[in-house]
Amino acid sequence: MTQVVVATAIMRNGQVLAQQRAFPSADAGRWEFPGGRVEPGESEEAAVVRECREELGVDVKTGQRIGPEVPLRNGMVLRLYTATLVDENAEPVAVEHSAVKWVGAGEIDDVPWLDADLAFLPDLTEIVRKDRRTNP
Ligand SMILES: Nc1nc2c([nH]c(=O)n2[C@H]2C[C@H](O)[C@@H](COP(=O)(O)OP(=O)(O)OP(=O)(O)O)O2)c(=O)[nH]1
Repeated sequence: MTQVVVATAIMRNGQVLAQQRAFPSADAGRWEFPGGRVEPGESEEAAVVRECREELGVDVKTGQRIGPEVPLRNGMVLRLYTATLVDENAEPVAVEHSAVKWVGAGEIDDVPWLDADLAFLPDLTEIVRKDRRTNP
């Protein structure tokens, strides 16, 4: 079976959360979305919630899947889900990463994302723009 890696676009007030990888060295310093491998028997939405708790110490509510399915090495595929914070005043912290930051729609293209994440940026930018209009 194909191994799915979930990535999470946590949105708040027209911004999306990015986190900076600390390892491996080839990826250190690049930015990605919180997430990781879906475990056997686990739903993709449950994996999103688990990974956000582990990596950021926050509870999220998953939304829709956006953008394409991106092939990764070793036959894995990457899928992006939107999410919101259950407690919108909770501040995500970098537990395993170097840093986290909130990125506005106009800044998304300037972030040095991992290569695979570039395929999500057009759909993501559009949805973050809409979020800014509904949650200014
Ligand atoms: N979480 C995440 N992984 C990504 C993104 N883009 C991307 O290419 N990846 C790749 C990096 C890794 O090869 C793979 C999964 O990464 P991971 O290290 O977060 O997964 P994991 O926690 O389940 O891994 P592990 O601790 O079991 O080693 O997906 C992204 O935006 N978020």
